[in-house]
Amino acid sequence: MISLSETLARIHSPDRGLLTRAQERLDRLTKPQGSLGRLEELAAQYSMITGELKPAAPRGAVFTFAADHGVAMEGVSAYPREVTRQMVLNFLRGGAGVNVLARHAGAEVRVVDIGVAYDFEVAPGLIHKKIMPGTNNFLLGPAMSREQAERAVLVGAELATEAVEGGIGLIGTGDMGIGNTTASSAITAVMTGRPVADVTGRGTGIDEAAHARKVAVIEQALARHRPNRMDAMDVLSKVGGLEIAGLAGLMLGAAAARVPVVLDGFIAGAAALIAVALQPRCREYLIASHRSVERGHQALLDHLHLTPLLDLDLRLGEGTGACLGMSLVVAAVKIMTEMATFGEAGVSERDM
Ligand SMILES: O=C(O)c1ccc[n+]([C@@H]2O[C@H](COP(=O)([O-])O)[C@@H](O)[C@H]2O)c1
Ligand SMILES: Cc1cc2nc[nH]c2cc1C
Repeated sequence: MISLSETLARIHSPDRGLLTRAQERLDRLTKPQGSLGRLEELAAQYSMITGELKPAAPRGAVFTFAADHGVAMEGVSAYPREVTRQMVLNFLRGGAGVNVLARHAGAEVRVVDIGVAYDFEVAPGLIHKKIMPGTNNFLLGPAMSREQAERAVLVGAELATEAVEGGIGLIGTGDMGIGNTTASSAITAVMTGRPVADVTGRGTGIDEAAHARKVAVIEQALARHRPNRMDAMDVLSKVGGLEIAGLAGLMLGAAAARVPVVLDGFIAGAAALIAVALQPRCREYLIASHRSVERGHQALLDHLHLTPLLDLDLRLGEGTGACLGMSLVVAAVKIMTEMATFGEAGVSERDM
């Protein structure tokens, strides 16, 4: 098992010269220059990350990390905590939104129990990596210990490494955890320095009174624990979540293996804030699939200097937006490798 510091050290800045070389190839294809817009940008980013100018279309996997949250006891979600485990079973049966969109995108779904408050006995297909049965209520004490947070990050990093060794060339992030928008807002407030009320939304659809409670719970927790924004592991352990930790590790492991990561929505974004704080070079491996409805998502995307591909008013999570983003990445790679050049097709190039 490799350590976190080794994983961080293995992440290198991709060679930006490859962006230019990929763009030169894209400019020779039978289209007015730049006319495929962000698909061209995506294709060039894929080349830069992987180091390949004629890449094969990658096999994709979306990792849906599931965990429970002690803070859900404070009435900050519209749904009860048992939905986390019920949805895990739904993922395993193939009936959830993420399963449908993953099939549509030609990607696999890998479901990881990193901290659900339930012992899954017979659950074929489930990856058992439980660190603890849900975090502690962070209104009262830290969500988890620093050691537990680090272990959860390593779980994600190892899953990414194994996936790449098994032939996966594109990784998507997914999450399931009742209460996890509360943890994500807390992380976003600390890491971006924005007021809690500006980065806290309605999650699964809470009413105004519950929203006011959610903001107050986060404000009290931050005042009590004083997480240090210069120490991402401190923030993650005090007000984070196990799935958020696993996702941060997944991003780091993928970056270390030179594989792009397609981020889902707000929870993935909070995990990206942690991953990028741990290793800033990780940012160049991230692709934001969509802009979530969740308040605070834009602020964290701005902080990360990421522009989402889609804006579809999604707020489901699970990896649904990531699947749509992954299908766009595969489309971009196919454009770069399957389209004819002006020379091959005998089409006249521009006059001036
Ligand atoms: O991905 C998003 O942007 C997103 C926005 C709002 C809610 N969610 C999902 O809804 C759950 C968390 O909502 P809540 O209200 O329980 O904090 C969790 O399972 C997330 O996957 C996801
Ligand atoms: C049904 C349901 C499905 C979800 N998927 C992700 N978060 C969710 C929350 C609920 C409530």
